[in-house]
Amino acid sequence: MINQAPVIAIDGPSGAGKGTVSQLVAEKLGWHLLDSGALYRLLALAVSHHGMSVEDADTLKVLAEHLDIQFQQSEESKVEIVLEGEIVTQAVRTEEVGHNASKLAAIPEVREGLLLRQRAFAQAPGLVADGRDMGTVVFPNAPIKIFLTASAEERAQRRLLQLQQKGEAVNLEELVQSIKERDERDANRAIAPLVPAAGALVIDSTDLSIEEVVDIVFAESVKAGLI
Ligand SMILES: Nc1ncnc2c1ncn2[C@@H]1O[C@H](COP(=O)(O)OP(=O)(O)OP(=O)(O)O)[C@@H](O)[C@H]1O
Ligand SMILES: Nc1ccn([C@@H]2O[C@H](COP(=O)(O)O)[C@@H](O)[C@H]2O)c(=O)n1
Repeated sequence: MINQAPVIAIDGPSGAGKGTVSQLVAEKLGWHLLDSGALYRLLALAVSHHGMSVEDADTLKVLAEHLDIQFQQSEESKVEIVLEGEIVTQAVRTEEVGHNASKLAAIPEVREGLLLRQRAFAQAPGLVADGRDMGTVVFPNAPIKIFLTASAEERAQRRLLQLQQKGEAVNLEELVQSIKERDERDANRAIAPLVPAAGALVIDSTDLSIEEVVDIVFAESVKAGLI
């Protein structure tokens, strides 16, 4: 048995709504939250800050194992992401960092370096884990596995809105292109590719609201006797 506390694993492509839904489900259940994509993004940011080479896989593994990362609860009950003492909550969310993260994520040593750190999040009373390989690799015994998806066009549209709200100038065509490129790399890499885990419930959220998706995941938790 790898994971001790119950885990709800929510995997899927970029912009499908995993982060939003995971946070709402975790709040509703009073469970912990793992944003595993943030770990890959933080690593990408650290590599860029330190001007490191992405060719040296062994050094990247050590960095992945020991990188100084903190998820701090702020007063407004928001989570601030701190990398080596610097608040990078906004900086990690850019498309560029996501893109660099997905390149690092294809390196086996990087995934090995992050594996135990991710498993350590599985604490009582339970964990909602968001990523690409939560149900397939990190928490294969998770009692609930969700594969949350949506069309690339809908995901790009959502991302456009999200970035515009933050005041970032973005282009829809470029976003669709970037999302498709990242999907392609994540789904076709040799290690831990983005695929639905065996037994995962596939939810296509293209025509669903955030609340409708949360309700489906919550109903699954009730059905599985987790709450
Ligand atoms: N069902 C939905 N309907 C409309 N908008 C949604 C839906 N789900 C999520 N969104 C919005 O889409 C945007 C992207 O969602 P989110 O960041 O949760 O995706 P993600 O799957 O975690 O992406 P990534 O893997 O790149 O971090 C957010 O602005 C969110 O509010
Ligand atoms: N479990 C995971 C989580 C993320 N990745 C890679 O990181 C990139 C950024 O993730 P976001 O969810 O924050 O967008 C993503 O494109 C993946 O390449 C991963 O491999 N495994």
